[in-house]
Amino acid sequence: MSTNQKILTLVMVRKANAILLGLKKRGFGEGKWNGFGGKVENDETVAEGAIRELEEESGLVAKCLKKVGILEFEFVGNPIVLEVHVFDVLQYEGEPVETEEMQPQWFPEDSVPYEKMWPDDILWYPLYLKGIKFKGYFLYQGHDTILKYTLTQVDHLP
Ligand SMILES: CNc1ncnc2c1ncn2[C@@H]1O[C@H](COP(=O)(O)OP(=O)(O)OP(=O)(O)O)[C@@H](O)[C@H]1O
Repeated sequence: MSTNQKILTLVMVRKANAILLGLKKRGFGEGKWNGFGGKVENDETVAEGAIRELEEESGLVAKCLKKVGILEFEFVGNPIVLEVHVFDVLQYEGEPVETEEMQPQWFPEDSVPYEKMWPDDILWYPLYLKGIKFKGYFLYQGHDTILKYTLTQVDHLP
């Protein structure tokens, strides 16, 4: 792993035609709706990091996770590459609670608040919602503009 690469998780929770998003109350992506997640620590696997962040940010305890995508993000003028591992939670325990970092809310799948989310989300959520695995790369200028991107369906993920 290059020292300029940061590994992050993004955990998606669904129930009958609804998706759980959290309004990020602080830090990176503040004010945006997103799945749950954050940086993977040195002493944990990516999946362990996903489970930990989901519980810290939503109160839910994931019992079964499946990796559904990998997204790479670069920001013009910043040498750090974010590698975001996206997981679908197939089984969980608990009810969503507001935490210091996130205010969770269920959204019907046909009214995802894309205008208040990262601009890449509207591009890959349709694949995710159809159950298609994906890989993507996005070059951002600031936090609102995607200068270029690639997005492909894949059969397998590492
Ligand atoms: C650029 N386009 C993007 N589109 C969609 N999602 C994005 C994203 N860029 C980052 N993300 C996600 O945003 C969270 C940040 O987490 P972030 O707050 O930095 O992590 P963590 O909780 O470890 O931080 P602190 O402990 O507060 O430092 C984390 O889920 C990460 O996957």
